[in-house]
Amino acid sequence: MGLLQFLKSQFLCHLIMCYVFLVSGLIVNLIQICTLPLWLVSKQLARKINIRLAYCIASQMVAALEWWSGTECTLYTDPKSYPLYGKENAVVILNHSFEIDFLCGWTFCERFGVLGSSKVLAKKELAYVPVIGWMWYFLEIVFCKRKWEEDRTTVAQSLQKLRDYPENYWFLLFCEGTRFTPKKHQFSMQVAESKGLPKLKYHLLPRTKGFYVTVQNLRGTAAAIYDSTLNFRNNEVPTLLGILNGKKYHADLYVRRIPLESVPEDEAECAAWLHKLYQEKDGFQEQYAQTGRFPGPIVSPPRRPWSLINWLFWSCVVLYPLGLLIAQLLSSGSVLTIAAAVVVCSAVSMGMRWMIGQTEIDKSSNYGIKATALNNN
Ligand SMILES: CCCCC/C=C\C/C=C\CCCCCCCC(=O)SCCNC(=O)CCNC(=O)[C@H](O)C(C)(C)COP(=O)(O)OP(=O)(O)OC[C@H]1O[C@@H](n2cnc3c(N)ncnc32)[C@H](O)[C@@H]1OP(=O)(O)O
Ligand SMILES: CCCCCCCCCCCCCCCCCC(=O)OC[C@@H](O)COP(=O)(O)O
Repeated sequence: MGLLQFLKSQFLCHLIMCYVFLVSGLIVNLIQICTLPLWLVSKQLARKINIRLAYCIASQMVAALEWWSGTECTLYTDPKSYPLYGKENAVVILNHSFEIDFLCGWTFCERFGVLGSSKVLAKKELAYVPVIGWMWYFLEIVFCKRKWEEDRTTVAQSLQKLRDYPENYWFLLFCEGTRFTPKKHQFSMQVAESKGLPKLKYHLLPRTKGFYVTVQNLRGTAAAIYDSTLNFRNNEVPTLLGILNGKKYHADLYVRRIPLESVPEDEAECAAWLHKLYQEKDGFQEQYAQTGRFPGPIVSPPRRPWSLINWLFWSCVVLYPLGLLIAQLLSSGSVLTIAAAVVVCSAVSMGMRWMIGQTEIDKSSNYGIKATALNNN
């Protein structure tokens, strides 16, 4: 292990990274609150400012993936579709099997210049996660309770608000609704069987209602569906803690651009269309398992320096006062103050560990497991 790799695995480094993320994130959240009055005066300007503020937070995690861990992201796609990426609104459909799939998604958003404005249909619980969840409120992220009786109106209303969004965005939908586990897969395939649908090997049965409502409400606003299938080389099991430890992964993403007009307008036909799409996605994963490749040519966008520059900027902003504080603390010689500082540090690191836990599949909800289908958590 080289010196740099050794440093990357040190808890102190992780503590510093988490401190930078948390403090800069809370500063950004505070600035976001200050933009509230602006929404009344100029909604579009407030949105544009919040896109940039969101970039300040999200791109720190992207920088950790791209620059700290050095993870490589390869894109398989049609070269004719490539020039359109980032230049239009799109609904992205992604498989939900990896703890850092959202982060790989963000990396591609960053490379195509839509990171600040990217959106998702997210479970409501994530709205309460400090920094990221609070930032999403100002980005007009669409939240759902995964209870259709309640979601049918709230999700449609939130989507309608995105129709006049001032910048291009990608709207991410994990149609499986929850992360893949063998147990959830087993239950989901029982549902597939009961509906007479073909079994899927690598995906859960997609939930079609969120997709239908998204397509209906973004018709005329989003130009295309980006059907995206993600996997990692050598059966890697990537985690956020792995990224913090500087572990390098190799992500492969296959994206097909499908014009939105080709999605049927009728609800039942739209559902059947999505089920067929997932059968095709399963085929792509099978091909990847057999050959280590997705179909089509590789057209990889390079990583950009902006996420790193943003990260260095915020590190300077928040580490300088911390340095002064530590120096003052040590020179004060007060055992009580030093003990209080240690308690605060421990509380913060436990809080950060809880946040990282939100990404861990071991801590995944019970959603999609039949016996608890009515009780998501
Ligand atoms: C590559 C580029 C990437 C670009 C990235 C761009 C942007 C990035 C932005 C942000 C990144 C951050 C990411 C954060 C991640 C957070 C993601 C989440 O939170 S995922 C969870 C929330 N989202 C969803 O659930 C979306 C999918 N779900 C739906 O669409 C649902 O329909 C719903 C709208 C949520 C409603 O759900 P509910 O459970 O109430 O109802 P349903 O009617 O859907 O469910 C019953 C229905 O499903 C059938 N079914 C299938 N399997 C099961 C099962 N295992 N158990 C029970 N039922 C199951 C069932 O038969 C019913 O079928 P039917 O509809 O025919 O009646
Ligand atoms: C600069 C780097 C510093 C690193 C510090 C790390 C900070 C921690 C960041 C916390 C990130 C919180 C974002 C949560 C995104 C989680 C996405 C996700 O995968 O959600 C799961 C849901 O889809 C489904 O839930 P389940 O039903 O599977 O349950």
